[in-house]
Amino acid sequence: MECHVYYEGDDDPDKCTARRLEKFDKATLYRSMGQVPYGIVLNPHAEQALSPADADDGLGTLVALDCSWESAEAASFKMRGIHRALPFLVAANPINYGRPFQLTTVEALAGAACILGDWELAEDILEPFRWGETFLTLNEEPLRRYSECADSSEVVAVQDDYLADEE
Ligand SMILES: C[S@@+](CC[C@H](N)C(=O)[O-])C[C@H]1O[C@@H](n2cnc3c(N)ncnc32)[C@H](O)[C@@H]1O
Repeated sequence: MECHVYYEGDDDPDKCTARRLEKFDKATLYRSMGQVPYGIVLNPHAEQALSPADADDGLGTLVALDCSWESAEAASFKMRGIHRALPFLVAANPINYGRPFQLTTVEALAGAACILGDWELAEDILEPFRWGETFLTLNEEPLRRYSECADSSEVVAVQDDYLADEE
């Protein structure tokens, strides 16, 4: 599986996880939307949750949009592919630690890789980040459970357990 990122460039470059992924040769960044390959587009506004059933349709390609959360509105996700939202997972990065759903680009790519069964890729891309391993530790149980689901509706049912705990 490969990681691709449309890079908007409107976020703090020093904290940008996509730039760090590029620096360590773990993802390809694109400044032009037309160049982004077809794949599974990680889109928090998507109607359907990512599940292992998507593995074959994504052609081995994960796509994220790296931009500030202010500009991550639904209309910004114009990349070609299958748009999927990630189910309940919590951030491990110091800015949003413990917060669900609002993940950094690398956390989103790593979470998606685990759900699709590629744990090795997840460990590899998180490696350049001090808090990378913590993301997998914090989310170990939900990620394992999501990766055992047959489809999106099962993923949503598992997610409901974690949302109920949050209330
Ligand atoms: C809005 S950007 C913020 C990037 C941040 N500036 C960084 O340095 O990583 C995060 C991207 O990760 C993906 N992402 C994050 N949380 C997600 C979720 N809950 N569902 C789907 N994709 C998500 C999306 O592609 C989103 O645009």
